[in-house]
Amino acid sequence: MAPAQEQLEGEQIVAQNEDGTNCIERSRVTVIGSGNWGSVAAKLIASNTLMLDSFHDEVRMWVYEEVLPSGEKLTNVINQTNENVKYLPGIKLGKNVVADPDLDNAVKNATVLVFVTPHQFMEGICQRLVGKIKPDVEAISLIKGMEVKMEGPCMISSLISDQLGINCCVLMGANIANEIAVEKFSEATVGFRENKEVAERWVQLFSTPYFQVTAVQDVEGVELCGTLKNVVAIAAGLVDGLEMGNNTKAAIMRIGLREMRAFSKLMFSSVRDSTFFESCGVADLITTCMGGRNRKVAEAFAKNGGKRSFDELEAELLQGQKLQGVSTAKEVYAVLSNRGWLEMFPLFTTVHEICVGRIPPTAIVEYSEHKPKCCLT
Ligand SMILES: NC(=O)C1=CN([C@@H]2O[C@H](COP(=O)(O)OP(=O)(O)OC[C@H]3O[C@@H](n4cnc5c(N)ncnc54)[C@H](O)[C@@H]3O)[C@@H](O)[C@H]2O)C=CC1
Ligand SMILES: O=C(CO)COP(=O)(O)O
Repeated sequence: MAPAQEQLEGEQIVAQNEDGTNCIERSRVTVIGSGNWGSVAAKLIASNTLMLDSFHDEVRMWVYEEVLPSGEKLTNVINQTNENVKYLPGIKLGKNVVADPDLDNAVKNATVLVFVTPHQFMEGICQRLVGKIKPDVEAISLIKGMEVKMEGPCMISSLISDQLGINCCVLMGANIANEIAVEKFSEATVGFRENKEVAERWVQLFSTPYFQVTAVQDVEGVELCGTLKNVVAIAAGLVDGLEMGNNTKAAIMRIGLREMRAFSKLMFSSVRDSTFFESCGVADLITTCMGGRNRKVAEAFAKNGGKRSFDELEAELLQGQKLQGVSTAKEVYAVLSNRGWLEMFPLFTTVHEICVGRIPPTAIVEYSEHKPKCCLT
């Protein structure tokens, strides 16, 4: 870590104190998002900014404001108790985390932006940020998801880069937020495009003894791993709900991983096989299929025979937290359908068709040589 720190400080713009002496211009971090993972990300970063001379201590966290059943505003409660009582109850974020409900104010002094909201809100957030951020800001996306536009699919890091004109790395991994919140050991992967020094700076900002981060030069591969595993997690949850057992679930995960790799490489020929062996790849697939929210809601969907919608079950089981897998399955399906690839991706295709009620949950495990659409063939 020491060399990265030296490089970092060597690169800093020198500012002047009031008495005319030189000092290092410290970076200011704003986290855009304050859900389950957003709050944990703020906690991780806040523990590090206190120790790194090149960062201001304060970490600003933009909160999508809501009124709690007590009648209090979530932002006020976070600032009074130092806890996100709705999305991460029982965990102190660090006294240097400041919740801010005003997006413009939250970003106005930031030189470092960490994006971590459910992916469906990012287009609107980016539109609101145009012209509001400093031009030399560095950004990272922790968001697992993609958008599909008329001109084709767009990863969230590209949406951020294109709309705001800034560089954007990604951080993905086997990162169930509640486990990292209580400081259980985890790993994560930073994906970067060209600038290794910027990637090392992100590694430095996020790494703790219990959160080990490594960087790989494959931004699309890392982001697609994080995005696509949520579709496989829906399939794993369906298998759990159908009580099919561990062998079937392992088969679903293997087929899912194969489709993740094939889809990623068709989308971006630069995607590296080695990325699938990083935390963002096979490890995230395993943890999400074992213990994630997508798995949990899909299990309930299958147990109810597909009679209660994902939206209804999400609201009931997640209490305001958001699923990414159902909308990602729809987005992936749109890409596959537009390109005539549906038959090549039976698992991704089947997951979407189950989610929208076109076929029953049991279709995830129907196998037959005579049923070309089934995923277990
Ligand atoms: N929770 C986890 O364990 C992990 C989540 N992620 C990813 O992080 C991203 C963010 O997820 P979480 O922090 O877990 O969020 P979450 O699902 O816990 O919470 C939902 C968030 O969305 C906000 N929200 C609701 N309506 C909104 C609107 N109209 N505009 C903007 N924000 C709105 C809520 O205030 C809340 O902060 C997702 O892409 C997820 O896949 C990645 C790794 C782990
Ligand atoms: O991405 C995650 C773990 O790395 C969390 O997945 P879920 O959204 O399914 O909980």
